[in-house]
Amino acid sequence: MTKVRDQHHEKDARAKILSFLTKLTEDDTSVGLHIEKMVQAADKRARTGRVDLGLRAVLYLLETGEAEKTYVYAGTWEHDEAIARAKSRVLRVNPVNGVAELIDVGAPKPALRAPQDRATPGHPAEPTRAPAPPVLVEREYRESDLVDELGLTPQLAAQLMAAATAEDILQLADTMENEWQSAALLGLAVGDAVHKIRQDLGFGADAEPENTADGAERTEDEELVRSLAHPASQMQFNPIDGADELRRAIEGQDFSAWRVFLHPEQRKYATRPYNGAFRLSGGAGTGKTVVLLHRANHLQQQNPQARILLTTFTRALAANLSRDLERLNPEVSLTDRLGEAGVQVRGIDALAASVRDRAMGDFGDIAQQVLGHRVDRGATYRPNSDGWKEAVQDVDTELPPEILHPTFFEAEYLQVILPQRLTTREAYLTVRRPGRGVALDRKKRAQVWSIVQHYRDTARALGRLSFAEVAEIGAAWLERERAVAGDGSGLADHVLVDEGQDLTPSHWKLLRAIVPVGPNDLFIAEDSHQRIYGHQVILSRYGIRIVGRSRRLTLNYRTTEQNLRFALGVLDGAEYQDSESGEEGLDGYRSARLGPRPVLRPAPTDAAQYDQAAELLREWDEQGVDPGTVAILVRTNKTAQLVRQRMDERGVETVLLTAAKRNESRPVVLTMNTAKGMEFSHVLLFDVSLSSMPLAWLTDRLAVEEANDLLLRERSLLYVAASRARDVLAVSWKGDASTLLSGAQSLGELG
Ligand SMILES: Nc1ncnc2c1ncn2[C@@H]1O[C@H](COP(=O)(O)OP(=O)(O)OP(=O)(O)O)[C@@H](O)[C@H]1O
Repeated sequence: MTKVRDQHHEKDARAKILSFLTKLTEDDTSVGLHIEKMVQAADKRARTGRVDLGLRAVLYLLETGEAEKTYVYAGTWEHDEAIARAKSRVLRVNPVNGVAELIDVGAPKPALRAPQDRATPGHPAEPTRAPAPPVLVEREYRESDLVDELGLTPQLAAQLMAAATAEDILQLADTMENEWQSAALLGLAVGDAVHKIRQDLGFGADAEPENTADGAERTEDEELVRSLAHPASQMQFNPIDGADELRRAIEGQDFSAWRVFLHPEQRKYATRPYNGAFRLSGGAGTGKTVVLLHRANHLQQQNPQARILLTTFTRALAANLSRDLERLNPEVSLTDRLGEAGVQVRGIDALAASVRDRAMGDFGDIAQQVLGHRVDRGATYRPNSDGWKEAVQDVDTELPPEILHPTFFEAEYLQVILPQRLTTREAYLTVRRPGRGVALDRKKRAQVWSIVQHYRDTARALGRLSFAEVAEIGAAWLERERAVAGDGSGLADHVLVDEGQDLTPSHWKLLRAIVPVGPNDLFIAEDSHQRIYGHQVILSRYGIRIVGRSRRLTLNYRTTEQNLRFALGVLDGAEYQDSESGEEGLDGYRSARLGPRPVLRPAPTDAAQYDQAAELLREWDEQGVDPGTVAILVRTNKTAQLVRQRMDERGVETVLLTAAKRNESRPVVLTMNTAKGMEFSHVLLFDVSLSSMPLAWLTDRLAVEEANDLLLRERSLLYVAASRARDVLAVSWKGDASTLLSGAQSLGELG
């Protein structure tokens, strides 16, 4: 049985479809199924089957041997529509690119829709006022390239040549019946060259012989079965083995597509072996996490004995990864112990803590090498930012204010002092400080060290350790263990990292110490535009050499093109570096869906902004939006509490969320930081005002280099927040809008 990417059915219909398909897999002659061959159908393989009184499934039967049957399930529709589809659609192998596709041989060519008709399912059509300026198509291809190189039909090629704007092409992409066609059109819309589209979709990569093993020519049905295995076919058709897999594929609906239908590029990165560390970058919502989950699963299936570590920035995100890995494969073998066969899923700091537990008494001794003093077993953990404010205040120095700043010290410690394991003033006086903008002469260094020493002495007296210190000491201990054992096998065979852009040098050193250099050692998913915590890290400094093994995903699966453009508008004008010190671009990002433009809601006063937010939440509720998929995102914890309270006063129930965990039936209020890695159907970015973002006090009295980096992170934070919305995005502010919105504002509309 092969399943086609599903349409969206109600729960009740889904149960019936599941029961129908389950019976079909068991015995296709079962009477209740009413499998009927279509008379006068364009494709002799077309069949329909009875799902219930009103609904029929459309199927294609492929016979590849005496008893071998494959059903391709095309979908379920109301009776008449199903019959019409079964008669008019041909399942065929595209003669140019070898992809399996359903072609409507009876249909008139799809017309471009008027802008007011455009909307995502379940959402009102986009109002027409203030249209965004059209992006004219810059064509570097001929009509014949579209047909002969991509395999598009001549009619479609002609329509594409007639399209004046990228928006027109996106509209067409939205009407395609086959996923590969949509993906190709999205590529054209964002200016990809034809050869790039061919490469992305895996056209021409198939080196399999034309004939079967015994040299016989393949039958048409055999050709079809073979083409169904093409990675671009598998964006739409996927083999389903057994009832459990069928249930998971059907019941999950929207959220299950990622489990079954990967983009050819996603599939490639999930399965391809690499000769060393690999870096997968990609904008928000491009499926980096999905690739990591598939890859972890794939590596385990390749070798059930493999020790696989999947890690991310927080404990809550790790819990989500673990849940999704089990959804992907309920039989996945998870482990809680580092060094054991199976997949271990851990937040990076929890991982460091587990290394500490493993080191037991040795941990204190190794701390001596890293911090210059032993650490008691009872020491408690604290955030990396804690303790600096006091240290700066307690020690008398002549340092200028821009250096005498907790933010400067935290960065200096995390980027220079801790990863280089400096324990003496003398060592610090001469050390190289790569990546640090603020220059320090010898005198200043000596004074900086006196503050660092005070920070360490106080921490020791109070029995405190920062998370980064735990990671660094853990790394040092593992390095020593490996040197003593001399077998170089490490504690994991494969390490997969999500949210890599936020890890500190000591985190990377810990991971490097856990997994030895070798094939498929490290697979890192990251997006430097989403760096909201740490500083820019150059991985090669910590023994992680990517050397050209770096690729980027560009197709956004989460959100609409309109929301994506808005989110990218937030990044306008800022420059970003990746972890190899190359400039990270935004070229080619695209989304597979269209929707309404983001709504902008300025308000004159605080009270008016709260009133508007309450009104918007009510509006969404009246439109039937599931309240559990609605979120209000704010800059600070304090505002989150206030919003919850003010909504309450206005009779709108919300829940405060303090970690990336969600199982709510009411709208949630959370900070933009907490929203990292999450997604919601409807999002309100609340109070993106000139007075609130960037937070003014953040950069107060800070050296210009540090201030610039903090501003970049504020911009990234707003990008993270704006890219959480799947369907509808709204932004409100009081008085003047934040300057961070200046590149995005024209892409929304007042509402
Ligand atoms: N091939 C796919 N088919 C359908 N949906 C997909 C596919 N790949 C990813 N998605 C969906 O797109 C959304 C974003 O995916 P994911 O969280 O993996 O992206 P990401 O790149 O890690 O995002 P972010 O960086 O913003 O955290 C999810 O809802 C996921 O289920």
